[in-house]
Amino acid sequence: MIEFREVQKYYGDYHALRGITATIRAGEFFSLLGPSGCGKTTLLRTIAGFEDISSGAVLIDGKDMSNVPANRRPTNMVFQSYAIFPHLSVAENVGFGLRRDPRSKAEKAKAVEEALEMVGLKGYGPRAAHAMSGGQRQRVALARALILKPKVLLLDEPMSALDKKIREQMQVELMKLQRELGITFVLVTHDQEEALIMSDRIAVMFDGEIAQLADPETLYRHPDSRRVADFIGVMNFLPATVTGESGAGVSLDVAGLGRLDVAPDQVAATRTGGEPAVGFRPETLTLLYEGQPAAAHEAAGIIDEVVYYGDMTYYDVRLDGVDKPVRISMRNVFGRPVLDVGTRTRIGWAPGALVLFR
Ligand SMILES: Nc1ncnc2c1ncn2[C@@H]1O[C@H](COP(=O)(O)OP(=O)(O)OP(=O)(O)O)[C@@H](O)[C@H]1O
Repeated sequence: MIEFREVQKYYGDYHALRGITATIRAGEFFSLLGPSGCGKTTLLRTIAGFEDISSGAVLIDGKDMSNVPANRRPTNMVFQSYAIFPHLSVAENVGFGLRRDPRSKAEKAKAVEEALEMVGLKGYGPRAAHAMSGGQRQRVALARALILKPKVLLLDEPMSALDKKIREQMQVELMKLQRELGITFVLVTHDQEEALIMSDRIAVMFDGEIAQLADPETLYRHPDSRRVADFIGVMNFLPATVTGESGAGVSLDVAGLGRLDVAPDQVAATRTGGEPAVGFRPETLTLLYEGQPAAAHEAAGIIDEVVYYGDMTYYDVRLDGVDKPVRISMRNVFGRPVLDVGTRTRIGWAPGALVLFR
């Protein structure tokens, strides 16, 4: 649906996009995720035609967009700040893009009502836009974009100004809507959780480049680099020494865990040349309670910090022989006590959950 070919963008001397090559499939929910300033908004704007590129090409539906102005592209954008007109009614806002549409007044009114229904605002048409809440305004903006039936909907941090509850609600609704409509959605966000929840695929960007493009589970479980691993969720790292290597995998001596082997698909794709380390997510380790049977692989340590979340508890555990604690997440179970700081504990771990970075 959308193809970036070696897209470069300079703002004066500043190299904002450094050769982006990627494809966004028709009908997918695609996210551009990265820290502030990594170029994700710039890349989104090149799809819309709001930003000229310095070299390379952006294609939509196989057609080069270089000479196609923004208003001729099959795209529509929903912005971060709810760019709606406060002095107009909700219906007037939603129907704004139909001003030059040759359809009759009644037909346009019907289209407005349908768009409002799509975003859960059926019957809100006559209300004053300024009297709507933040979440409702964002829905009005969404309806205004959808009424034009774009092939691609571009969303620039549309939920960042909403409070947590409403944001989570909107995330689910947006996902449902995208599935129902089958339109390609491209979302810009710096919120990794939001990207993981909503996307079919995610491009993680740093410094004007795509560091990894994959589905959420692959990004989470098999990050290509330490930087991606660090950006998405929590990843523990333990220093490792490579003691042997063959086609069957890499043998390691890992601080706190001892000797172990990892399979080739557990080795991160990007070599950074730094000190080797194994990474693992907090939920891949288990605290073993007193009396629990031995796990296939165990380590021991002391609980350094306890963070209680109600449904879960995070434990920071100092493994024997390792200075920096590792974070372990445990789902709280009725009847099982939360352990205290200072408790000596055993930990079970699975070699298959480790990723080697080097
Ligand atoms: N019009 C411009 N002129 C000069 N530099 C710009 C311009 N627009 C963006 N930049 C710079 O390009 C880089 C990428 O900006 P961009 O807005 O794409 O980042 P972003 O990843 O979307 O960040 P944020 O989440 O903060 O919006 C930034 O360093 C920014 O300062």
